[in-house]
Amino acid sequence: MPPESSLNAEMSKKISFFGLKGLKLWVWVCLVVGVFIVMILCILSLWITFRRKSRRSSSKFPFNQIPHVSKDIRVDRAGFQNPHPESLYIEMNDKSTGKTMMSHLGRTKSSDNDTLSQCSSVNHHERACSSHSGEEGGFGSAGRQYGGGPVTASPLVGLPEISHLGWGHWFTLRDLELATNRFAPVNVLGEGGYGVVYRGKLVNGTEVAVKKLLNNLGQAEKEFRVEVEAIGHVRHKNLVRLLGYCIEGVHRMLVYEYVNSGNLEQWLHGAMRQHGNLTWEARMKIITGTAQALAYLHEAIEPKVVHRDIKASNILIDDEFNAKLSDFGLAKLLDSGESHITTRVMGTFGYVAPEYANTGLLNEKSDIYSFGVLLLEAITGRDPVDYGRPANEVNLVEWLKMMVGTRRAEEVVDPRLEPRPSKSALKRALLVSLRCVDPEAEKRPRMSQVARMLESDEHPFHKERRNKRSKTAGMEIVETKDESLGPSGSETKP
Ligand SMILES: Nc1ncnc2c1ncn2[C@@H]1O[C@H](COP(=O)(O)OP(=O)(O)OP(=O)(O)O)[C@@H](O)[C@H]1O
Repeated sequence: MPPESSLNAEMSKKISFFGLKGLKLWVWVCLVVGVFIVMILCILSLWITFRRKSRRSSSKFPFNQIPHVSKDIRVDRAGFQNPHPESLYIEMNDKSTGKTMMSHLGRTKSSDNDTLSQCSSVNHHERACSSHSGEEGGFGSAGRQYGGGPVTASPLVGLPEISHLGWGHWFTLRDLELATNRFAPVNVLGEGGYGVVYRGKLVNGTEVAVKKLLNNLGQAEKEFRVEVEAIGHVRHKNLVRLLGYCIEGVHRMLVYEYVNSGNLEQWLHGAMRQHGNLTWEARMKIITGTAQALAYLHEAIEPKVVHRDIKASNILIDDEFNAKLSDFGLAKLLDSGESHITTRVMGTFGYVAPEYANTGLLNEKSDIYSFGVLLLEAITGRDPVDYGRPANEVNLVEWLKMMVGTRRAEEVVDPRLEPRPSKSALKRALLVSLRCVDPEAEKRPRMSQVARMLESDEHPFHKERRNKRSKTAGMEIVETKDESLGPSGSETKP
């Protein structure tokens, strides 16, 4: 018999298997091959699904798991060169004219009716934001009163890549090179301790400020994390908004909303003075906005955020003289009631609270001290420390105490201020600032109290019960029992 016909005969034999009787051998072979193929396909599809899932979850790392990429961050100075100087962003450098600026100077637009947008903290990593008009639990009036401004259209609309941190926007280096014209020197807004800040425009037309962090022994990485943790998830009309970030190779960048009218330091002592003097109303609007931002950071979110570097150059100003607190690179996140002892005191000379400078004890009271110095700076137009002045005037706080103590309070007002503030407005501002710079940290008021005192049109203490009077160094101190002023509630009468 030829081999083919013997094979055919074999294949046609009927075989019983697994209780199935009478199936020919070739049918069995087909069945086995079919089952085998189906199994392979199932395994393959399971593997593909698993890979997709694990890729998705690994890209959603929380903040504390931002990948540790090399700490050796070198700044690509070559990227700073602009190969096409003729193609600079003309519209970006088109600063508001002096005339436009001046027209805003006296404005005191009230923000009282703003819809409040409150970001309540869920935990360290998730701060949920919601828009509301009144009620919310947890932090009482501070949260409501000092909540954020109206929710506006997202500046990120029309951009391709969403954040891998579950917040903000993950920009590529290319996006930011395009936005800043390859980090052109003409777009440099300024240089701080941790990096260079560039002005830029995203593809969707949103103006941004891009902070390119420098490599200073891992500090860039640290600053990057701290800023992202401190303000990545929070929203307040007086906090500069962090829109996103770029982590690419050795590059670390932070992308903020662009704030278009410089900072308080430039208005009081620097380049913005050419646009005119800030009026008293503009100064108080900026200061009150800063107080509201701090009240929010200290009292409305959990963990609270201690900024640690409150100073005039970190108060950005928009064209309506709204303050936008910025630069959270030194910020510290603390649980409520928690203080922190640090061995390295950070901050800026002249603004640092004495107990923090002397012992390293850090809590929100150190921000309140720095805020007091800032307020004195706005009232007097003087630097916190100015070696160009006579010895007894070098330190602003000491000089001011001396002036108030010798009943010369009205002489401390910035001589460039025209018109001068009313007596009661000056008195209120001086009183608030002196309470904030109280050498005893626990006597300083809370930021929500400070904001309320600055906001009130009437003298804040008229309605208070006065029960004790004493005279100190030419100033009449009236101690009060007003709970809202805290245990140290006291009025200073210049
Ligand atoms: N979002 C922004 N919009 C507009 N300008 C900004 C923005 N962020 C920062 N700037 C400007 O960039 C410059 C550098 O800011 P940065 O916060 O890095 O440093 P600094 O506050 O000047 O110094 P330091 O490192 O001592 O805090 C400042 O002039 C600041 O006004």
